[in-house]
Amino acid sequence: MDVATARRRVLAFQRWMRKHGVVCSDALCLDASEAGGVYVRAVAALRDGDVVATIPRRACLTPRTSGAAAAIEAAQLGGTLALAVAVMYERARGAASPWKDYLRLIPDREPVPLVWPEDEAERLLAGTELDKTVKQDREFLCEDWKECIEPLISSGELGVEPDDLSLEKYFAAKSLLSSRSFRIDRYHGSGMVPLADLFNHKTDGEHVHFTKSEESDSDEDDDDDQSNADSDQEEDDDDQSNASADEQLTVENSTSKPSGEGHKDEDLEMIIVRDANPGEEVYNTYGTMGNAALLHRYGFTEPDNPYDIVNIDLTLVTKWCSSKYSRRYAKERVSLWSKLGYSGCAGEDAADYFEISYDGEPQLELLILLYIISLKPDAYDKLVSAAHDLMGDDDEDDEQDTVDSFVKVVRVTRPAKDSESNGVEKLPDVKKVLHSESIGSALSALADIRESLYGSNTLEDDEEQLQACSPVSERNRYHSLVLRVSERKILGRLRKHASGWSKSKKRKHV
Ligand SMILES: C[S@@+](CC[C@H](N)C(=O)[O-])C[C@H]1O[C@@H](n2cnc3c(N)ncnc32)[C@H](O)[C@@H]1O
Repeated sequence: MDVATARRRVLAFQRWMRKHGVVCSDALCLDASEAGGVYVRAVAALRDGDVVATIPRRACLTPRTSGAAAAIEAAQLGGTLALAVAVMYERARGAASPWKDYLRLIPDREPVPLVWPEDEAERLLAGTELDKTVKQDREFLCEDWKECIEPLISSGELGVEPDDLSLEKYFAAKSLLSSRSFRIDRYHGSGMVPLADLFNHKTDGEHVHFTKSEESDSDEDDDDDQSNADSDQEEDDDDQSNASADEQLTVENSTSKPSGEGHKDEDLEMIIVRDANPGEEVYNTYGTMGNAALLHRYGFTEPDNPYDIVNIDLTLVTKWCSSKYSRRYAKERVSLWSKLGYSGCAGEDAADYFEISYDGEPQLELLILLYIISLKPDAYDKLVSAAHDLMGDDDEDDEQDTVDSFVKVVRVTRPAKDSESNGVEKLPDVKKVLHSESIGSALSALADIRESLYGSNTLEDDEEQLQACSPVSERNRYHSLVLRVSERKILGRLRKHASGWSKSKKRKHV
């Protein structure tokens, strides 16, 4: 959309807001950016606590308020699948839709990898944290579409053309939901909240929060809200409102009764939480997310995002260990680690993985696994014999629990260095034991294997390409390069840490 068209549409949307009781403060200006999107700017000073927008629930596009409500209910659709049908239906109604000026203002789809050409997504995301995820999304959503939307098309109940509910349009609707929908309340579920979804995101720098009106005060029904979303693979996770503080963003509905009798229709509100000066863009936050999550759900990334991480799969560790020792060796060591109560993070497909933080710090459980892998046979045998007495809870989430249990492992496996292991009680002591030369070189090897998944381009190649890439005209390529570069830099920091451990040991020996 060019800037002039976007500005015309903003004007039409402002008339629409007045007609539907949506109030936007005079201190805010809705404008079109050169990149084609809409954003919100302050034209007067905004101060903490100012209410800058009120939006009646009835103005939100939800499965309940849409003209498709009866068909959605008859088909027993729930969660974001129901909302996707509502959005596709209202889009198909064109000028006859009560939301036409809102739907004309927002894009048909957000540029998330789900809607990129399949071969492009595969190429650009190869090796990144999104590589498998996006393929899985496509599969799950195709299944959902076949199971729930094809029958709706065949029934003809909605009175729209089959193409209006096509798989492509379903993906497009899902991209809007993942980047723009908010959790409203138990009755409405998730919905599109006009005006609230025009604020762009800034990590740790937001000015507004989406929140409930002051008159609303009973949230108790909201806890078990997933109830009718089972058919939807992504559940209600999709909401933009998952963003910052859930308690602020989950908007109350007093009852689960249908609209009308007994249902309160308090306005939703946008409240200033950080002062903004005239001329400044007014930002919301979609949450504290790394670049993979931002690109996945919102179609953009941020350079130097401190919430970035890289994961190393347990299968990758097993593969490396099998090639260095043997498959049997790897199987035994990993299963002892697991028997002692350790685990990584559980992936969507239940496979374990380990996080490497932005500054290259590996997850403690990975270091412990590498410690067990690098044990000499006699120490390993002692640990096997003592394993029964050392077994911890499977759900040792607390870092101190993990430290405490590892201290016991150290006592069994390093009795000769008893004086040293006696002093091992806190995380820094444990790290001293874990930051050994053998664990360091194992981590470097793992970083190399993880890095090889990106293909033959080096980090420097990627950085050069990123420099020359336009975030506007080559948007998909640009953001996938930011993601690759940030992941590879984390792997670089991991390697740097690991090689430091070897050096300090060597220096000691000299
Ligand atoms: C809730 S909408 C925000 C309003 C949007 N700019 C519009 O034109 O309607 C979310 C979408 O805006 C874009 N967006 C939001 N914050 C951004 C940022 N910091 N950088 C780049 N794009 C951003 C992304 O396309 C995202 O999916």
